[in-house]
Amino acid sequence: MVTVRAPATSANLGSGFDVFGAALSRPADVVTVEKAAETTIEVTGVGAQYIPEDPEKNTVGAVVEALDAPARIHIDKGVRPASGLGSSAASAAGAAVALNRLYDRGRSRKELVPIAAEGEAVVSGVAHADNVAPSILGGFTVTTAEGTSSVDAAIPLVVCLPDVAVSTRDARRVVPESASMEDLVETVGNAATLAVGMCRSDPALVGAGMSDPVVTPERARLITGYDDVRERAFGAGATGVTVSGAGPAVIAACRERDRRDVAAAMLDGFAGAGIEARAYQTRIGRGTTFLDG
Ligand SMILES: Nc1ncnc2c1ncn2[C@@H]1O[C@H](COP(=O)(O)OP(=O)(O)O)[C@@H](O)[C@H]1O
Ligand SMILES: N[C@@H](CCOP(=O)(O)O)C(=O)O
Repeated sequence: MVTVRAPATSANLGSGFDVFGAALSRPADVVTVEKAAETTIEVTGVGAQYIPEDPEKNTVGAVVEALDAPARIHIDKGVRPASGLGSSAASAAGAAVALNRLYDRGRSRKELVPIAAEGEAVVSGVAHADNVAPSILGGFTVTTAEGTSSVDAAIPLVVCLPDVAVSTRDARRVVPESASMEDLVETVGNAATLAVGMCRSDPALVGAGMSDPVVTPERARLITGYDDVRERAFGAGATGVTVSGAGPAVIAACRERDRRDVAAAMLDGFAGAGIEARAYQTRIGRGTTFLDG
């Protein structure tokens, strides 16, 4: 039996649509796998009632197929589904790392990224790897068709998750099909600023690069209260605020000393819109870890 802790992640970070990702120190899924003749999946924890246990429909089923590793699988969800915090990816990432060890498949962590991404295709229609990469590797990740680069970064974060669901599949439908040269230049500048900020563990630079003029404004419209949450977070000291993944979670970068105030301000913003929310005071963290030695 192998048990792992697979972290939530935040993809895009504004300027890095389908490319940037960050592992969060909390929350996380816990995935346990045991060899079996046929694959069975049991799901418990946050939002378990909304998650299919049929291997054809659960993200971990595609991972089992890709690694040819049938197993009895238990997923204890700490990451709520349809959150924008890489919930479906956390389970797939955890399953990939755990099954690789259980069956001694010998794949490197980087080789497991595209395998876990197959699970994302099951739920969102696209095998985007910007969530599974940080959930497997940890840190800040840059994922392209050529592979993933990662760097550890010490950046305090707040993610505020309103009590509404947005499916990634639906939120991908509002992404514009094209962008102007002006928007391209702005996005490249922001993305480069953010990447330098990650390499220097500088919350001011990371925050300055956390916006984009193309995708985020469209996604923000799907999140009631977004503008107020953003404004209040900046008022409390956030250095940058954007939609986490496809939403509805909103993510803020900040300095350690401001994190508690930023979390309270974001909760106030959602409360002002009549929406209950939960704030996680978190930071960029490690990738999937083994819990059983
Ligand atoms: N292991 C899993 N964990 C979470 N969601 C899953 C899993 N397997 C399938 N799903 C489905 O994926 C959808 C949530 O994924 P998605 O919309 O990408 O949200 P998130 O941003 O939280 O990953 C839900 O419809 C859920 O039922
Ligand atoms: N790049 C994807 C990321 C989706 O992240 P999720 O946490 O909402 O699943 C996108 O923006 O569609």
